[in-house]
Amino acid sequence: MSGQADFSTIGIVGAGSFGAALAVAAARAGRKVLLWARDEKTVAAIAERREAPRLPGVTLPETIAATSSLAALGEAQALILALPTQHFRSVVEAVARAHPAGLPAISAAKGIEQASGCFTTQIIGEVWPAAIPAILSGPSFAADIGRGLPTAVTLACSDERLAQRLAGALTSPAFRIYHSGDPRGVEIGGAAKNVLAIAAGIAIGLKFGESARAALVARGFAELRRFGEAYGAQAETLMGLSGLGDLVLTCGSAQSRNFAFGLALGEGKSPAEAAGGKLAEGAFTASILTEMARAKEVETPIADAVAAIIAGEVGVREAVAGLLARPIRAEN
Ligand SMILES: NC(=O)C1=CN([C@@H]2O[C@H](COP(=O)(O)OP(=O)(O)OC[C@H]3O[C@@H](n4cnc5c(N)ncnc54)[C@H](O)[C@@H]3O)[C@@H](O)[C@H]2O)C=CC1
Ligand SMILES: O=C(CO)COP(=O)(O)O
Repeated sequence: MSGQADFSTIGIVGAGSFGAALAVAAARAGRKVLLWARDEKTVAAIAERREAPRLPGVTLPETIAATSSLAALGEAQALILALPTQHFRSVVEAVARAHPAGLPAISAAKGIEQASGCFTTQIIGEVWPAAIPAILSGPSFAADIGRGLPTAVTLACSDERLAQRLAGALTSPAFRIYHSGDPRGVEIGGAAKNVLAIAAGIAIGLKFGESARAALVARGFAELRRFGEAYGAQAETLMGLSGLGDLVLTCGSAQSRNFAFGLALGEGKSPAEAAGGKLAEGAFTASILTEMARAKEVETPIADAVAAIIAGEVGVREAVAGLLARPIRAEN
């Protein structure tokens, strides 16, 4: 299936901000790109204006063709799945029906499915057994990729040789893709950092200052590492781009939707107001991540506080007071 493929044609499922940015990156790497959008308006905007509505100001090269037909992705030698995690399963089920023979399928989503506790490569394995699951993650705002700013991410697959070939096919001078044989570690880094970025946003919204933000990054990373290791991640993966790297980016910038969501909570908005119609993946991952942490007796106090705030169980100030009242213990 992928043994001889040169990955000259890449299919991207999801034409939101990240799908569109990855389409541009793949086109810059010399690939022909088939970009699937679920609505015709997006397909028409790309065909007529060469612009994806969720990635304004970035011209999509002519080597990107938009389609609303999953069957039209048949020419692709690998797919990238750039979808919201909570809708990932239903879309991949439809992809699997259209392409029963399977392909390398690279998830670009950063979250854990609430209903099942599945990571996205597990979802691919369940609903599309003929596909080869892989994951792409790391510090990379869609807008930065679109503008051609230097960005580095990791592409992981349990067949690391395949990860290396896929990374090679998609890399271009400003979009550097490292490869890894630890997909679980890479996907845990991406999912967990979103929850922690909400906490950093809350601290800044409460005007706690930069020292508090740095403390949250460091103590948040300790949670991410404990959780990751309990769920099979390699420690060095979590120290890399899709763990520490993405945590630093997302906790440090209001360009992050997760951070911005937390900021609005810290400023006193309700969870519904704070979301503002934008996708903050951590808001959906927080509760399942803390449930999974408890199941393995892993302590995640920061993520617990985020989950409780989103569930409306505590106010932001009460949650922070709870964190500050925790007994001082050894750092590690
Ligand atoms: N935007 C960014 O800078 C980055 C995003 N990501 C990840 O990529 C994934 C997708 O995020 P974005 O493209 O940013 O989101 P977005 O909100 O810009 O777009 C989501 C896309 O998924 C599509 N979609 C397909 N089926 C859907 C369904 N049933 N319900 C809702 N939407 C459906 C929507 O039409 C839309 O095109 C997320 O997991 C996110 O964490 C990862 C790195 C960077
Ligand atoms: O994952 C991202 C950057 O690496 C994008 O972050 P947000 O989803 O918080 O905007």
